[in-house]
Amino acid sequence: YLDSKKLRRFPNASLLSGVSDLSYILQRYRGFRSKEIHKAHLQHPVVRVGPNSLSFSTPDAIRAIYGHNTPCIKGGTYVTAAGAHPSLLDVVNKEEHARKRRILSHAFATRNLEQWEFKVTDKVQKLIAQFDLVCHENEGEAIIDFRTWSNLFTIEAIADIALSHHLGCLGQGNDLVAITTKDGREKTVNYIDCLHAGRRATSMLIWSTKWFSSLRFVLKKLPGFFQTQWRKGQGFDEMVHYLVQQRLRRYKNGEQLEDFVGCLFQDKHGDARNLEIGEIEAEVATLLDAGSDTTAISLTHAMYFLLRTPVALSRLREELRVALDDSQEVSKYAKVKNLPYLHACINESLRLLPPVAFGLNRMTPPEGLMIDGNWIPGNTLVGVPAYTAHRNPLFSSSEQYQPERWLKDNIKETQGIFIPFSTGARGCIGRNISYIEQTVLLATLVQRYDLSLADSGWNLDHEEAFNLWPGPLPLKIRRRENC
Ligand code: HEM
Repeated sequence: YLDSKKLRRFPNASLLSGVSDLSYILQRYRGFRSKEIHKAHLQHPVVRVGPNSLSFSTPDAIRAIYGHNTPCIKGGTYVTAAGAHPSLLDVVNKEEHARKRRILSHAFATRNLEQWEFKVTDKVQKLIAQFDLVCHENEGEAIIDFRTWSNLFTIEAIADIALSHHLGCLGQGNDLVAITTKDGREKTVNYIDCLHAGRRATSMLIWSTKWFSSLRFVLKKLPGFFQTQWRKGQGFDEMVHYLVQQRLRRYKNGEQLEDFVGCLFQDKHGDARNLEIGEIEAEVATLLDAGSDTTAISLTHAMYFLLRTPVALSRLREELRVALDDSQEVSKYAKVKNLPYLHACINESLRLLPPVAFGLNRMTPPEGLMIDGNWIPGNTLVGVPAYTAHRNPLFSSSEQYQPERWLKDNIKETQGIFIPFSTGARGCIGRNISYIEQTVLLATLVQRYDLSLADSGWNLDHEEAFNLWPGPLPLKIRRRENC
């Protein structure tokens, strides 16, 4: 009955939304939270998703909440998640964020990006070597799980781009990484499994921002699901610590390596930055997480939609046939970076199933803010789910996979509501790297193999933690003639 902010005027997304964050937690347990919230948005432009939390859906709301001049700051889950050393992704303070972003922006600057291409090419080569091998061992045609292989590809790529480290996962065909722990023990860590385990457990409880720390404290001590997941998750932190130590050793030995972490050690004049090791580890953890998981998801979705839409696949193949040279084993980025249909296919799957689908929460300024014609009091959590923004009526037949829509002249109208990488000052810094990985890999695979779903009626399962994780995607692959 206490509703000093008058949020009761907005309809609840579910029965409990007005009184408890439990509703958000229950939606997380059911698997695909953003889809449930979207159902509520089909009736209402603004819905209440928690006692102090509103979900918006319109282009005006995107501008007000995430735009370059927004007075909103990251709130809710970010504040709860940020430890002693928040990373670029979860830091809340605007000045602190600007300082961190300046440090990394040189490495991510568009003009420097193509210097990472050779690292991507190397990983594509390793992936196709494995695909060729399984085809060869299976009389020409093999079944592979593309979800797993695309993730092995992205973890290898980001470990090299960020730290000049060769994980060897593509060669092994699994995500095992050998490390030495702080106390000198040799062990192996499952990169993807450990990352997902930690994120899975945290994403189930973090919506209860008030109770999260106490719940975590208790559940870590009790044998059961949460304890197991968080223990596994620790493996990821141990791996990050080990990889940073390895990279630091090479830096101290005077090796000149071109990678992202180099920017954290010294500035462009070669002067040491002397950042605390905790801050370096936090940035590396974010790069190894955000820089691998999302791109693997996007690749899986792009492949899934292409194989379910044979007309799109043939049109893409024709575009590649004209643009590419058959003698190149791995497509050159210069040849694929401006291919309109290839980009349209990627963007269309990012639209339908954005890897980060939920409303990224922001806190309104203490004095309050006008959002989409509604006065919202200060310190209220607000967000726009990409899943809903991407189903705006400006996208006609929005549930259909239609890459052609991205080739039309009126595409500018929809630019403001296409937010897979978010937007504004807190938008994704790795977007262009991700496009390099995605365009080069997809072009190479479509050019080199005949690809089809192993089961033509296959439906991808999803689990939405922070990212929207797809389940397995079994594909039939066969080398194409002359490739
Ligand atoms: C398809 C691929 C990707 C998608 C869909 C994606 C999506 C996003 C989104 C939605 C955000 C905003 C997060 C928030 O506000 O909480 C973000 C931020 C970020 N992303 Fe990505 N991302 C992708 C690839 C990458 C890659 C490849 C990297 C690193 C190499 C990366 C690094 C980051 C970082 C460091 C931030 C925080 C930026 C800041 O706050 O200044 N991302 N990304």
